[in-house]
Amino acid sequence: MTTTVASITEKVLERVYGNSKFTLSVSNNGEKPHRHTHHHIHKHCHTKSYNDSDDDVCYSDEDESAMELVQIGAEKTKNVLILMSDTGGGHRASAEAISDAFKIQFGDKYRVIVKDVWKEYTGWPLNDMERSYKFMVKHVQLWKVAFHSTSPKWIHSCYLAAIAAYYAKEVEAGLMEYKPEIIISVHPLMQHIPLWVLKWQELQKRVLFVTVITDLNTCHPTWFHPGVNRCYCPSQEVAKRALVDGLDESQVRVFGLPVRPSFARAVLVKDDLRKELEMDRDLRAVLLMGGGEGMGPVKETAKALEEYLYDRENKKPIGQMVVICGRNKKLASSLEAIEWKIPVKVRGFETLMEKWMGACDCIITKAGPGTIAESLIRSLPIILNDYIPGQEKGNVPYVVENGAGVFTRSPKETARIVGEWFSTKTDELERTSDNARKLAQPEAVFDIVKDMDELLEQRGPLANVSYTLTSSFASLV
Ligand SMILES: CCCCC/C=C\C/C=C\CCCCCCCC(=O)OC[C@H](CO[C@@H]1O[C@H](CO)[C@H](O)[C@H](O)[C@H]1O)OC(=O)CCCCCCC/C=C\C/C=C\CCCCC
Ligand SMILES: O=c1ccn([C@@H]2O[C@H](COP(=O)(O)OP(=O)(O)O)[C@@H](O)[C@H]2O)c(=O)[nH]1
Repeated sequence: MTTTVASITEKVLERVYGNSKFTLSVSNNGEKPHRHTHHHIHKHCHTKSYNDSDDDVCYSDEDESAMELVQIGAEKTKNVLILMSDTGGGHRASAEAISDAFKIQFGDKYRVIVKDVWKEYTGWPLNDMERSYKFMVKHVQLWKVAFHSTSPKWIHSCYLAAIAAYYAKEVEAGLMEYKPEIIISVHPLMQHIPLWVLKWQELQKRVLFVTVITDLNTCHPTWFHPGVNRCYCPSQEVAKRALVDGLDESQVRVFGLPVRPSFARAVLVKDDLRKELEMDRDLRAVLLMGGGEGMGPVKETAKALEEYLYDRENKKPIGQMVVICGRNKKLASSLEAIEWKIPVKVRGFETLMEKWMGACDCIITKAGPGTIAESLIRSLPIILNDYIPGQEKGNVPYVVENGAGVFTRSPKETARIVGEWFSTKTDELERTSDNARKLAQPEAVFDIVKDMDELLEQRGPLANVSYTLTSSFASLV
C-alpha cells in the first residue's frame, strides 16, 4: 500500500518537475519545502510577438529582455493577464469589458492580455472545456449532476489539485509568458490551478491574483478561493456566499457585473439606431436571443411572436422582431428560410450588441448574466424564457423580484406578454423599463479597474523585484 502511494506520488512529482531527478528538502527551521530540479522547463512561444495573438486586445511588441532589465521601482507599463474560456459568451464579454475599461481609464499604464491559457497551453480535459460544456448543457440533467456533485469543496479541490499537479509546468509557461503584474480570473475554474502555480513559484507577493465573478446569484463555489487578493462580486447575494465560503470581508468588493464600456458610456438614440440597422422606424421592437450560443426555445418563440405581433383584423403588424442567434448557425439559417408576416431581422453572432439592444423595446433571453446586465443598462424589460441549472437559476429571481422582467418557459405566454406590452399594456412596459434602469450598474467595470489599480499601487517592495530575480520553476533550473 505504502509502495503504491509512493509510486503515485512519484509519478505526479515526475510529471510536475519532469523526468529528471528531484529532491524536496525541508529546512530545519520549519520553513516551507524548497524544490531543486535539474530539468529545464519547456517554454512556449518564447519568440512569439504579442501582436501575433488571436485575441483582439492590446499587446505590445516590447522586447521581453528589456522588461527584465527594468530598474527596480522604475515606471513601466504593467502587464495584466485576464484568464477566461469561451464556455458560453459571458466570460469573454466580461474580459473584454475589463480590458476596454483599463484602456479608457489608464491609457498606456497597463497592457491587457486576454487568454484562454488552458486551451493554448494544456491538454485534455482543460483544453477542451468549450466542447465539453456545450455537450453537458445540451444534456441538461448531466450538467445539473456535474454542477451539484462538484459543489462540495473537498470534491472540486481534489479534481483541481490533480489537474494542477499534472499540468503545472504548462500552466506556469502560459501564465509567465506574459509576465503579469496582476492576473484576473473571470472563470469559475481558473482560481485554484493558477494560485497553486503562483504559490509553488513563490510568486504570490510578486503577482496579484483577483477574481471577477460573472454569475449574479447561484454561482458555483469554485469561484471562491481564500487565496485571492480580491474577489469582485456582482451582487450582495454573491458576496454573502463568498463570506460563507471562507473569504474575508477585506477581500470582497461589490461593484456589479462588468459590462463593456460601449454599453455604459455610449449615447445611443433609438431612432438613429433603427435607421442604421435598417429597422422599421415606427413599430415597437422585441429582441430575441439565447446567449452567445443561441440556446433555449428561440425558434418556437419567434413563431409564436409572429402570431401575436400580427393584427389579423387590420392585416398589419403591431411590432417587429430581431433574432440574434449567436454562434448557432443552424438556428440562423432555419429562421432565415421562413417567410414572416411581420418585419424580422435574423442575425448571427453580433459584435455590436449595444446597438441592437438600443434599437429595441424589450428582450427575450435565457437567464445569461451578461445579457441580463447589458439589458438592464439599456433599460430593456426582460422576459426570461430559460436558464441553465445551477449557475443561472438564481438569475431568475434577481430579475423578477426586482420588477425588471418576468419568467415563463412557454413560447405562447412569452409572445402574449410582448403582444400586450406593445398594445394594451404599454404602461407596464414603461414601469418594467424603469425598474431595469434602477438595477443597472453601468459604472461597475470602471470601479473594478480603479480598485485593481489601487491594489497594484499599494503593493509592498517585493512587487518591484524583476521576474528574473524571483524564484520559480523556470529560474531555479
Ligand atoms: C458523480 C458525477 C461526477 C461528475 C463530475 C465529474 C467530473 C467533472 C466533470 C465536469 C466538471 C463540471 C464542472 C462544474 C463546475 C463548473 C463551475 C461553473 O459554474 O461553470 C460554469 C462554466 C460556464 O460558465 C457559465 O456559462 C453560462 C452560460 O452558458 C453563464 O454565462 C455563466 O455565467 C457562466 O458562469 O462552466 C464551465 O466552464 C464548465 C466547463 C466544463 C468542463 C468539463 C470538463 C470535464 C472534464 C474534466 C474536468 C476538468 C475540470 C474539472 C474540475 C472539476 C471541479 C469543479
Ligand atoms: O451574437 C451575440 C450573442 C451574444 N453576445 C454576448 O454574449 C454574452 C452572453 O453572455 P451570457 O452571460 O448572457 O450568456 P452565455 O453566452 O455565457 O450563456 C453577452 O455579453 C452578449 O451580449 C454577443 O456579443 N453577440
